[in-house]
Amino acid sequence: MVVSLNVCCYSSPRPFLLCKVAAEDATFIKRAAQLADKSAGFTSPHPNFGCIIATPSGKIAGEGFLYAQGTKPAELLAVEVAGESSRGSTAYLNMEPGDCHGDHTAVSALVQAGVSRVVIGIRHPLSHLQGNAVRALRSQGLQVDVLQEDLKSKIFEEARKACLLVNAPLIHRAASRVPFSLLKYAMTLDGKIAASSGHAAWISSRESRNRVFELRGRSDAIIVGGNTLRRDNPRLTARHGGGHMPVRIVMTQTLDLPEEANLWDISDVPTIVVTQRGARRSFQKLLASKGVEVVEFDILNPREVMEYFHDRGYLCILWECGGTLAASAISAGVIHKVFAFVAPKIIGGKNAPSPVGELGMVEMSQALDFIDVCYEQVGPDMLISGFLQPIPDLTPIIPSGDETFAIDPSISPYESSIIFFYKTWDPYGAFSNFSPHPIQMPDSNGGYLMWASVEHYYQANKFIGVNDPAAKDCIEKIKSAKSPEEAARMGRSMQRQRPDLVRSDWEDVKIDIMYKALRCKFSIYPHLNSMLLSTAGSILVEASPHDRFWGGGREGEGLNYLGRLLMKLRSEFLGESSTSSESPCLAL
Ligand SMILES: NC(=O)C1=CN([C@@H]2O[C@H](COP(=O)(O)OP(=O)(O)OC[C@H]3O[C@@H](n4cnc5c(N)ncnc54)[C@H](OP(=O)(O)O)[C@@H]3O)[C@@H](O)[C@H]2O)C=CC1
Ligand SMILES: Nc1c(N[C@@H]2O[C@H](COP(=O)(O)O)[C@@H](O)[C@H]2O)[nH]c(=O)[nH]c1=O
Repeated sequence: MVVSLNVCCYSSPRPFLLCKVAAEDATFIKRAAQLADKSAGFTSPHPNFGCIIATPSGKIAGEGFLYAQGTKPAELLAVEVAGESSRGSTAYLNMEPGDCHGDHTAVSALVQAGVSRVVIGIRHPLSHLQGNAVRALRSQGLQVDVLQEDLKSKIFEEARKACLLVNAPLIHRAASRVPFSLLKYAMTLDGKIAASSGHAAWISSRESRNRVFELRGRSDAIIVGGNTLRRDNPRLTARHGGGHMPVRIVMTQTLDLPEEANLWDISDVPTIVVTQRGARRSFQKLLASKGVEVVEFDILNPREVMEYFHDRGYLCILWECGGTLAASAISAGVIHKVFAFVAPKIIGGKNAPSPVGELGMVEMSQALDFIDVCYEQVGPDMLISGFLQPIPDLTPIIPSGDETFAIDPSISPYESSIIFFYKTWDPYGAFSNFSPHPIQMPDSNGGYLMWASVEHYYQANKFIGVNDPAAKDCIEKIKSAKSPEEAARMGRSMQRQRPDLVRSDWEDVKIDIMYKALRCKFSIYPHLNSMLLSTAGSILVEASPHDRFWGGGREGEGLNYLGRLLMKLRSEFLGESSTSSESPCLAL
């Protein structure tokens, strides 16, 4: 049996029509995300919102996007354009609105305009706002469909991705507690960001540099290191005529900077210098007299600096430094995305600087891989961009509507209490895979084998079916591990050291294997079964700060698959009520 947590909700006798509706929903959500992107830079630190109003015949009647923070919501703008056509229409929103109280909010605009259905790309990523607008709209009688919760099908994956991308800075910021950081550089085809002399004007073309102005316009601040300031005397302004001007930040330990510099001219945009506590106090005074703000740090490193700017409300930072500071920022884990402009030029030079300095890596296997890589030609240059860190999923611990409603149709996933479990001595610690409850599972010979815990069984299954004596040996060792911790340690380290011994379908089957083991555990121990059923109505979260797949993660960024499986089991047990079910294991 394959456990699927993703059920297509368009399962009806008229699949063709429903597919058409789904395709339309996906197209309009993508359009809403495109619209939302128009305001990037202006709305910071608020999300980018776009809204489409579509008539029942599938025609766009109105569109709107949030122009800047404090201006009319996208939804209000869209229904104003649509006018009477809003009645009975469907509204498409890239993101759940954050405001739902008052007369001029997204929610009241949609309700008053008579919209009957709302399709939402992603939930609001901030936990205190998440679910509020969905609930408010539903309580007013509107049908609300959230992608991949209420509308589940492959067709929505791309649309949801577009929604995640358009607010990636906010989502990253919410998850990592630092602003979203983008490292941008221009390099020659031989990987240099300047000549050996340090001269760098210009590597990339005019078209590419115009593109950089746009990137600056989408950012709250541009940051460079002391050396780039000394060498280039940059202005770091957005000169594309877009309106929004980012703050300039200089990071310098020595504060050994020139008395005259373009960045000290703050008539158009402020400059902030961040430095080591106590550095060149007289120079600090000089900067202050020019109106440049100086902020001292006890420890000047990219993480501390980014945490500071997070607390000042910054959403998105563009790093335009050289390789020294870039390496330091990457090592500190604060860079989320990279934009590399590659110019078809060769400058050579043994000592010519490169975009990223020392990272301490010695083998290619340590290289950082990019996610969602894009290639684009800009003038004569090639722009390669990609994420260094995946966009976190901030809503994973919430079970699907199906799961929750199966338990108690009156509760909303966003109103339910959450039961956390992790260590076996916690009140609900018996839910952990490490709890000392042996299970008896079918083996390949048609018999049954006893496993000391769910964890033993799960870890050993990584190597089952692999035709190698080392894999068989590994299974035996895990099976006789003295504790679940030891079984986990063995399974994980063997998986890392000998990936060739792991069954090729492991990623596809691991949820199913865990499900079967849990089903056995909660079938054969009546007190565990009662404990599970007693949690009906609550969300179960494995509070593992390290495990982002089975657990909820440190900040709720984990996928919580263990919690989800337990909730699925709970709803199945409740559904089965008195009728006994066939279990994949023997009663002990
Ligand atoms: N082509 C391109 O896209 C770009 C090219 N360049 C070129 O790169 C060269 C400069 O490169 P580079 O020297 O690497 O310049 P950086 O911009 O990386 O500046 C390095 C300086 O940053 C400061 N700093 C503060 N804190 C830290 C920290 N924790 N870790 C590292 N540095 C810190 C120090 O300043 P201090 O010494 O003041 O204490 C350090 O000397 C120039 O030739 C410039 O033209 C620069 C940017 C982009
Ligand atoms: N050399 C180089 C870049 N260099 C970056 O741009 C800064 C100069 O910005 P400004 O003074 O505002 O024009 C400089 O200090 C460095 O950060 N950028 C690019 O897109 N392409 C290039 O070839």
